[in-house]
Amino acid sequence: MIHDPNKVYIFDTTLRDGEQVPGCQLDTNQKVEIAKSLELLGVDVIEAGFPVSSPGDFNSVIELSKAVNDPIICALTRANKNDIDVAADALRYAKRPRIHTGIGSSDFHIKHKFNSTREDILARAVEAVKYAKKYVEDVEFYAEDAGRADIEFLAKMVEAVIAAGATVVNIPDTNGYCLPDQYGSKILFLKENVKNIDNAIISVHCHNDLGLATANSIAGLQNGARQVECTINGIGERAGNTSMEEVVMILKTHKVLGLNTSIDATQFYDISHTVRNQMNMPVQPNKAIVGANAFSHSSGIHQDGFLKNRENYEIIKPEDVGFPDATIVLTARSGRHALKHHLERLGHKLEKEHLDIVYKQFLVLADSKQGINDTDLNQLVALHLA
Ligand SMILES: CC(=O)SCCNC(=O)CCNC(=O)[C@H](O)C(C)(C)COP(=O)(O)OP(=O)(O)OC[C@H]1O[C@@H](n2cnc3c(N)ncnc32)[C@H](O)[C@@H]1OP(=O)(O)O
Ligand SMILES: CC(C)C(=O)C(=O)O
Repeated sequence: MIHDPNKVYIFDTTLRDGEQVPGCQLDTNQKVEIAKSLELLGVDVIEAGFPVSSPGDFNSVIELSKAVNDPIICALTRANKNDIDVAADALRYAKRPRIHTGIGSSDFHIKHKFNSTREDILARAVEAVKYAKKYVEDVEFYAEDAGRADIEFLAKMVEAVIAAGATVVNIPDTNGYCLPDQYGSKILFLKENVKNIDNAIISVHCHNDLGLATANSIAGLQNGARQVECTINGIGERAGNTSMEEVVMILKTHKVLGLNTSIDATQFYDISHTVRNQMNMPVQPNKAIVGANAFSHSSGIHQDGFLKNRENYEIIKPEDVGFPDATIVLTARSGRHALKHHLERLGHKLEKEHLDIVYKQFLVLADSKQGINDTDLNQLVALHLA
């Protein structure tokens, strides 16, 4: 395998981990529509579902496989033969199929989920990879709960599954437990201590239980991972997954990291809205990159600075992520510069002394309601001139 060492593969799991969110379930047509948008966006891998889980999910993986050409289509399984048989069947039309199999790697999961031993789990992991290899060349292995796993055992497991043929090794922080330096160190340890590690791509799959999913994913990439598993809008089990738009824009903004993706970021705004509409899953206004307020300036000092030079308060251009434009929202925290800007936009050019008077009246009004609109502004000017 020859890889550009600086390329980060984007593995989208909106249709698998994202779709696990209560209320976000999609039918096959909706999944195909989102998958086509993901293909246009430029993702490298689409995790299409967990085929053994239901007839609907099985069918969706079949239809996605037919509808999508470029990205790898990936299906999730547990480490057992039946799940793998069913996944391989669902992937039969995929141009580039991948089976994603795995098992718990932390002592907690080994004891309390599987009532088993490290030796047995290791054997099941290797067996699952070898079995999946009978169907497809591209097999990804996930070491569930790797964030809490003993690092020596994790390294042993990773080495064994690569020897068994895994092309990608996924090191999930399933419970969103790690701090960024802990997670980064884990990836570095594997990079430095697993002797066959260069035969596979290391993947990061982080959950957001402590709000660290994106930070942990970036730490993983800084320490040698080259695939990031993420979702549009950061949706996913419990507090969600790493948000694709955040990771991509961090890599674009911090060129010093020297990492690139094949994503067309100008499509983020549209695809974010497609996903929120199809899944009935609102996005909080302060969500980075795609939230309604991500490019909205609402306090006087910021608004003044922004009007003097956008870059005082804008590290990403809205058009770079397809956002319609930045906005200056008038509130009781706005100053004269912002008010003047909006009055001039409406055709009211006021001398300083008039502006000062209108500003005082504006503040009284703004203290009494949550937002000032164009009608309010026109009335303020009309009252002043009357
Ligand atoms: C880390 C992740 O796997 S994230 C993906 C999570 N997604 C999902 O769970 C959605 C799809 N899941 C489902 O539809 C169902 O849970 C199914 C079809 C997979 C299984 O359903 P059921 O057979 O009724 O089992 P149930 O879900 O209640 O329990 C899970 C079983 O799988 C076992 N299991 C869990 N993970 C794994 C694994 N990676 N490898 C092997 N076995 C596993 C559990 O130990 C348990 O087995 P047990 O019955 O011997 O105790
Ligand atoms: C299936 C795996 C990758 C997962 O979703 C997790 O560990 O969170």
